[in-house]
Amino acid sequence: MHHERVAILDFGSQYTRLITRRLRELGAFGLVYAPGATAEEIGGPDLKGVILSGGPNSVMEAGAPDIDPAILALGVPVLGICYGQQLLARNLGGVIHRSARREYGKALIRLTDPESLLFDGLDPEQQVWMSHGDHVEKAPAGFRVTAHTRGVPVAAMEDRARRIVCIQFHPEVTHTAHGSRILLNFLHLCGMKLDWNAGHFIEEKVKDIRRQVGKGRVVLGLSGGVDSSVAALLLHKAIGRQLTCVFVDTGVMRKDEMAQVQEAFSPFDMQVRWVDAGRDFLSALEGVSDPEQKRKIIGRTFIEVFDREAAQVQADFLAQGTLYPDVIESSGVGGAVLVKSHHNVGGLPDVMKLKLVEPLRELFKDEVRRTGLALGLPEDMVWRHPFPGPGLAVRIPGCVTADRVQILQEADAIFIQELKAAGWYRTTSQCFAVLLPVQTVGIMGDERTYENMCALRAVTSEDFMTADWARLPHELLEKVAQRIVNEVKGINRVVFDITSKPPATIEYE
Ligand SMILES: Nc1ncnc2c1ncn2[C@@H]1O[C@H](COP(=O)(O)OP(=O)(O)OP(=O)(O)O)[C@@H](O)[C@H]1O
Ligand SMILES: O=c1[nH]c(=O)c2[nH+]cn([C@@H]3O[C@H](COP(=O)(O)O)[C@@H](O)[C@H]3O)c2[nH]1
Ligand SMILES: NC(=O)CC[C@H](N)C(=O)O
Ligand SMILES: [Mg+2]
Repeated sequence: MHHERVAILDFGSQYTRLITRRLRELGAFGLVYAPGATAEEIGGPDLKGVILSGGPNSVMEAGAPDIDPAILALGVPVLGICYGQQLLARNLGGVIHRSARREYGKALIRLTDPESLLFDGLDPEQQVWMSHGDHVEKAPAGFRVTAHTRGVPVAAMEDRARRIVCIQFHPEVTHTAHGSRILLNFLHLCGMKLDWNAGHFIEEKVKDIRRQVGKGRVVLGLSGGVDSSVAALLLHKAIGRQLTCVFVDTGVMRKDEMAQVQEAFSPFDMQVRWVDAGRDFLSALEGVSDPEQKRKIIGRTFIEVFDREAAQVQADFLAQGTLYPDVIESSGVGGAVLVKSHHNVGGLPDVMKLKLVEPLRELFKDEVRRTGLALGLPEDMVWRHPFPGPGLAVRIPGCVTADRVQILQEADAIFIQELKAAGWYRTTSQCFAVLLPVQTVGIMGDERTYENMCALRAVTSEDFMTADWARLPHELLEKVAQRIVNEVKGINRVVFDITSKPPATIEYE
């Protein structure tokens, strides 16, 4: 039994995965295909619609990616977005122009056809998000123009008879005010049931994992964070005893982290190896202060530990809880720039013996949480704030030493404890203390001190790609600062970070 599906042909847009994400939110399953996929490859009784994504090319260049014309004869509705619209317009006899001025960012469209299928239920003026240099000047025969902007005569067009609908803007980004409604209208046009949910995702992934792994053995890096915990439960469901989880104590974890994870996983019947590699990590990091170098060293040390553990259980696969935002920020997918090397993606060595299993690679954090709940992961694990693999090493700018790690662990534990006590843990997305490489003068009990400065970072974020600083109450901040200065030897000053992302990142390195 196959689930109803929308095929998305990816012409290289930065937002292709956001399309699949929006579809999942609406209850529809979308599968991404290479632009050259044929009608035969994407067809089938489960296919309900086709979406052509945006892309960096111009349809007027020789060799620009094209679609198999037989796709339009499959009889399912087709939605062209941006490059997708331009491609359909060109192929069906419309006229494309290179615009004198690129349209980039917010734009207002005016709807021109009250009978439009795609804009059903929307007001005549809509805020959308554009990103293009070419535009459709004249729609092909059979199409009605359904929207225009000041600069673009064909911001949307539809051929109702053939159920081909096209838009120049991006409905998948949140800046398009009613983007989800527009996608929903398309899904209705496709006649989809909209019953896709976390349960189906789990079924689908269990099948994929079995297919990929066969009779092989898998080691999984289990950090106790929500991503790897959800990945562990999924793999456990799929392959049971073929899975061995490896928890690596990096020596730069939060206070009592290993004990907490041990307790959380004790009810599950999983094989877990608890590896104390603190000395390996700290000695590899000795004297290193450059942020990217620290990340690379940590990535490499992780792999060394995993290789060693994998050899012990004769595994051929390494499973990780990598999510989509890790992938974009680390590797420049779809032209995105390298921000920082997440240890599990950009930090991996070029040659690896183990093959990767990453069942959550397409998902965003909130979707992973929903999947975790569906798999029976306890609530307090599901709602844990994320903790990066490089751990406290990226919260201690400059050189990392065992002493500095211990100071930070104590300060961080106080912050988290007080957040929970004040009921602020669940309303924030990620909170932690940072040990700055700055010493300042203080006065305690009439004695001069010259000690470290600690920053408190608290952010709210939906997907960790952007974040705002959390407006924590002054009383709470005061209590945390007081306790840290009084109880943690080595810190005599506490500051609160009020930068959003961008321009800052959440972590300090
Ligand atoms: N200490 C660790 N031991 C074993 N594996 C780890 C450790 N830290 C990170 N990993 C691996 O690296 C992956 C990425 O780490 P990341 O922090 O993004 O995810 P997570 O720890 O599972 O979840 P969260 O983002 O909620 O902390 C993890 O899913 C896990 O596979
Ligand atoms: O597992 C991880 N390995 C890493 O190398 C890494 N770097 C950042 N992060 C987490 O990613 C989110 C975004 O962080 P930044 O705004 O600092 O890029 C935040 O939630 C960070 O904690 C990491 N997680
Ligand atoms: N975002 C897009 O799909 C852009 C399409 C095309 N490259 C243009 O500039 O018009
Ligand atoms: Mg983590």
